[in-house]
Amino acid sequence: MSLPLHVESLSVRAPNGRLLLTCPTFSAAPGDVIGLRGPSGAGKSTFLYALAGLQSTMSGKIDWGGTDLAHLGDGARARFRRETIGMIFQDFLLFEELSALGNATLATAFNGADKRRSIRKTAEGFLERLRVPKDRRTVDSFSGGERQRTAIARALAHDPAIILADEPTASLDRDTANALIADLIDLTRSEQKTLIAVSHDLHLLEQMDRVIDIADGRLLSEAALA
Ligand SMILES: Nc1ncnc2c1ncn2[C@@H]1O[C@H](COP(=O)(O)OP(=O)(O)OP(=O)(O)O)[C@@H](O)[C@H]1O
Repeated sequence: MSLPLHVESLSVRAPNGRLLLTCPTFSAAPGDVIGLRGPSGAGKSTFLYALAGLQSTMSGKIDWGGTDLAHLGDGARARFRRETIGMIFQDFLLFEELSALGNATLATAFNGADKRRSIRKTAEGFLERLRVPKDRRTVDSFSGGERQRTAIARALAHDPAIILADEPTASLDRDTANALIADLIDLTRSEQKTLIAVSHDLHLLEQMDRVIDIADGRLLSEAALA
């Protein structure tokens, strides 16, 4: 599945009414790898959460291949997210009492037998490639980087068309980070997915098709990497 993105007249507000982000227009085509960067507090995570349909107070249009997330009810948004979005966010939200494989295959709970098999196979592939410990330990004893890699395998296991990532390389050593960047880009290009990643990692940003700066709650024009 390939889903072009078109955002129009987007405003995101905090529950107290404060305007957090505006975006007059933004588009991404399937196969695009896009970086977002900007100073702390600029609105990068706010934008990613909006693209995932995780902002409750927003107006405008967030159209992924004909589905406008800004105008869907909570249940339909959750279903869309479950089926089509892989989120690699800073708060990994792992289940402490499960193993790496248990966490990475959580999506099997929502799917039938065929899809369950492919989720398990994909999860095992990513856990292996990302060198996550293979023992049956529960993740509460994992290091920060091991937890992050487990969360990445989980985000990708259900083969999402859209990958949204917030500092995906933040707790990884350089080699693991580079391998992850290469995997994400290959996967996105070869399967016509869309990757949008917030990052300060120059190695990651250099390999994106486009890098967008966000400042003071606004998307600025495409940046040239300094
Ligand atoms: N629910 C909320 N209520 C009030 N303010 C909020 C809320 N969520 C975010 N903000 C504010 O919106 C601004 C943008 O936050 P956001 O998390 O998007 O920044 P960011 O660019 O991702 O920053 P960082 O790089 O530090 O993660 C910040 O000033 C933040 O305090």
